[in-house]
Order: sequence, then C-alpha cells, then structure tokens
Amino acid sequence: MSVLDQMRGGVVVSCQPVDHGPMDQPNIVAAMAQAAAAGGAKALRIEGAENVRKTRPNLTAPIIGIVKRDLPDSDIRITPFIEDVDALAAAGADVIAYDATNRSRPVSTKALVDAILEQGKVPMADCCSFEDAERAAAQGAQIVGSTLSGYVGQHVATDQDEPDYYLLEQLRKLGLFTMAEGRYSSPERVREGFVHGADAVTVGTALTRLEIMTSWFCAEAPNG
Ligand SMILES: CC(=O)N[C@H](C=O)[C@@H](O)[C@H](O)[C@H](O)COP(=O)(O)O
Repeated sequence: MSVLDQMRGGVVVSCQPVDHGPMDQPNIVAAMAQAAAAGGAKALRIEGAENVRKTRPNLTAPIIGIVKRDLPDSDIRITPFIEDVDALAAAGADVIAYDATNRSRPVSTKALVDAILEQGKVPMADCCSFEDAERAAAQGAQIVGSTLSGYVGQHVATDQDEPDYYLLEQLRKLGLFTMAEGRYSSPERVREGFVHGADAVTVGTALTRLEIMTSWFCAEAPNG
C-alpha cells in the first residue's frame, strides 16, 4: 500500500514536545510515537533527524519528517535546507514536509521539492493559503496541508482558535492528498476536518505537548 493510502481517512499524530522541555528527548519522542500508533494513529509527524532515527525502528506506520530551524534572516522554520531533506531521508522519513509559503527563504521551494523527490520521498507542502498550495502542486508536491494557516503575518493564532476549515475546502479542489493540520485539538474538530474534505487530519499539541494541555485544564480551576 502506498504511503498516501496508509494515511488516508486516518489521524496523524505530531509528536513534537515543547522545545527544551523535559519531554524533548529522542527516547521520549519515540515512545510517544509508539503509543500514538498503538492508539490508532496512521502516521506520525516527527521533528528532527535524530528523533526520526530513534523512532523508525519500532514503527511500521509512515513518518512525516520535518526539521525546524530558527534562522536569523528568514521567517521560514520548517525544513528550509536541502541538507535537512537529506538528513530526514537518511533517518527514515517517508514523507518530508516543508514550508511552502511565499516568503523570503534561503532555498527555493522548487529546489526542496526536487530534492525530496530525488530521495524517493513524498513531498508535503505546509501552506498558509490556497496560492501556496497551487504553487506547490505545480512544483510536484503530493500532499498539501493547512499547517501554517494562522501562523504567518500579523495575527498569530492561539491554540483556542478554530482550525481553518475554509482553507481545507479550497485545498481539496486541487485534487491532491489534503492534510488538515493546525488546531485540531478535539475529536469534534477532527470529525469536522473530514466533513470539510480532509484526506487525513494531523493532531499535535492536544496529544503531545503535555505542558500546554495541562495549562488548558488548569485554566478552569479556581487556583489556576
Ligand atoms: C505552525 C507550526 O509550526 N506548526 C508545527 C508544524 O509542524 C507544529 O508546531 C504543530 O504542532 C503541528 O502542525 C500540529 O498542529 P497542532 O499542534 O495545532 O495540532
């Protein structure tokens, strides 16, 4: 079965602990991935080649790999360099996701897609708009995701904001595999994602960022 068919109609769990928090360790990421797969996740989204390498051996489900970087001269964070693509491929990622927004960047999106295809991996475009996805489709991306909607520009979405169902419906029209991603923080939102045309829905924070999840519950307690 192809990687896309393995993910179709299912939930992808993004195992990205809070940066530099106590759970930000390859062993823990690998354990979270195994637990998520045991719970029914059809694929895992993993940040960092080291985490992918640690996770791969104990998992049959596809891995969507990314590398996140903080660059001094660009706002692009997700898989900005060809060397990131190569490291993720060598570590065992099946899909490689990259920032597909139209912002100033060190390496063109076309070069990134070409490098991912050259490695025999599936390119996934993390988009914030329909235009991003259209451009990505023309360049050879095989998955388009709503990942960056709400995170580019002035207003930055909070975890409490709704997912971008409208963008999802637009992405659907391209006829590519459509990933709903970003603020799918409850089973109801996952259901809505499929109603609005997702082929798969990625859930991150609500399952794998314990500090943030805990704070949601604590916010309802009288002593915070
Ligand atoms: C904007 C950005 O950098 N998103 C990242 C992409 O990898 C992750 O921080 C998100 O956790 C992931 O997309 C899943 O989304 P959510 O955590 O909302 O379920």
